[in-house]
Amino acid sequence: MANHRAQLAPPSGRRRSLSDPLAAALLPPPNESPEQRDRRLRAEEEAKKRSDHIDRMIKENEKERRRKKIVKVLLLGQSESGKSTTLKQFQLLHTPAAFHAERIAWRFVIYLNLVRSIRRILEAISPEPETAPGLDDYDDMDYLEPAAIIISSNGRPSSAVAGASVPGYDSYRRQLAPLRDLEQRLIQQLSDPEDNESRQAIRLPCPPYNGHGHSPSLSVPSSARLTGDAARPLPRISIPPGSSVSGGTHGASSSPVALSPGHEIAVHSTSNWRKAFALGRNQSPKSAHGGELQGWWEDPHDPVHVLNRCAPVMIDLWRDPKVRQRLAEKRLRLEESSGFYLDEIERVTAKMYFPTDDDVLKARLKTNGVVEHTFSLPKTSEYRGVEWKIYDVGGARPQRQAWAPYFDDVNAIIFLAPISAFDQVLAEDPRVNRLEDSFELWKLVVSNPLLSTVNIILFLNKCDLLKKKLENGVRLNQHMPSYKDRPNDYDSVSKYFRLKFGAMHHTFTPNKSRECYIHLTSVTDTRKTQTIISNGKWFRDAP
Ligand SMILES: Nc1nc2c(ncn2[C@@H]2O[C@H](COP(=O)(O)OP(=O)(O)OP(=O)(O)O)[C@@H](O)[C@H]2O)c(=O)[nH]1
Ligand SMILES: [Mg+2]
Repeated sequence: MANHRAQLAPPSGRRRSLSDPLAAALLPPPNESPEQRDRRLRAEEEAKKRSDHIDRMIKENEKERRRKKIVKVLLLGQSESGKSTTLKQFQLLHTPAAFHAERIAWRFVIYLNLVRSIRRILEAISPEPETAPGLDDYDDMDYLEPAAIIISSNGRPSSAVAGASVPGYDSYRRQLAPLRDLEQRLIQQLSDPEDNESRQAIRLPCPPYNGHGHSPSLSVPSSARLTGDAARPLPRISIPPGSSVSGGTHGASSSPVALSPGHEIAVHSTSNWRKAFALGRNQSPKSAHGGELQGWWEDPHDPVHVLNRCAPVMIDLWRDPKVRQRLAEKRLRLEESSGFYLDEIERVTAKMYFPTDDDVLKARLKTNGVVEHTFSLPKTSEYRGVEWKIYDVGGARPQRQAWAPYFDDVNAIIFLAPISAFDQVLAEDPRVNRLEDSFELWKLVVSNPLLSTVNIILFLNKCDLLKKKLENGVRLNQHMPSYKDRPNDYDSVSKYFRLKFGAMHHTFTPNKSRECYIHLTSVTDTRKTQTIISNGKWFRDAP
């Protein structure tokens, strides 16, 4: 650029070759007067000044571009390992205003989580045989709430244990019947929010997955490897379809939940979904005019009214010792999935309920595809100027084929292994133990040659649940015989997992000098997680 401009404004008097047509065109006119010559020289000087200024700006921009690093972080791990929750922690830490502005958008997701937990309890206490499926029925059951499937000591999913009806079942079922319709409405609203793009909500068939008991390989398809972003699938968020309700057992409905199992409801990108609900689907006249907080509680059709009316019965159901006993017999631990809100029914179903940060962190919405989140660190940060791109992927098996296209263009991977899940099986394949699946995935990631120079950070997650589980007497060696007769306390077990995952990295990494940063985490714990995120050495060292 600089050379080209200098040619356009040459110092006068320099000899030029007349064979060069450009030089010939720039020659002063043959009978130029002294005034014309002065004007021409002044114009040439001005042009050179402008040209030099542009050159300086180009150089500055180039310097700035080089200074401004883009760090790409990929969140990996099986479904329900805590990837989206970790992304939420990044958002809360670095873009708190945006996170807070979006909190209201999570209201319907939280309602749906609560309603589904109630439905799972009703199914568990029901005497009907279809609520106690056998192992063979699991082939097509990716719609089950995943963490609900616990392996009992006889090796069968515990929810397969049948039982007689719990006293009061009929009354609970009758009084909570409005929640069935509400569940359908919530799913319909979440999959069809009132904004243009989300109107395109579509029903996606699950991509084929043909393996039982084996993880698919994480190789990059050749088409994807070549083309970078263009080969990446569109980001989507999916709402796991309902089980018996969505299977259509409660009559025909135009709702998208009336899908056969194995199909997912998807809406375009998180931002559209959040935007649609942040605006409020049911605004009261007051909010529409005054720009005040939406007064959804004034809208008689808002879901909060059904929930509010059913709240006392929901509380009774959850507190009923007979119900708790049945859940224990079936080893259904709702607190390990979306059951968190069961302890908060009164607050969550209040008419003016506004989700807290914690509620949003614990809200469960399955990710389908890959969601990208970009943020720059604040000017005061020592990492100012660094732009972070975090990719949150769907972790269920049919989703994993979407990971590989991101491998050749990433700086760091945060891999989440939920170590509390040693007695659980995958929702998408109940023949596979969740911990085994995490080991398998970890091995595939750390051994992948495309990732050999990528920083690897391992979050051994759900330590809070692990602690509780061990304290409740669940023994690791019953599910993982290699643990032998080591002590079954939290310190020993967590240390064992740390060593085991660390040793696997050491054995399988193609880059023996790579350091692997391992953290024991509970990513729903904001204080601890944010300390790890901001102090992590891996964060400073990101290439
Ligand atoms: N108690 C507890 N719950 C957690 C922890 N990490 C995640 N969860 C909860 O587990 C559920 C699943 O977490 P997500 O972050 O949605 O899981 P994910 O890995 O994104 O799952 P997919 O999107 O299906 O791949 C959510 O309800 C979280 O609140 C944890 O450390 N402790
Ligand atoms: Mg997710």
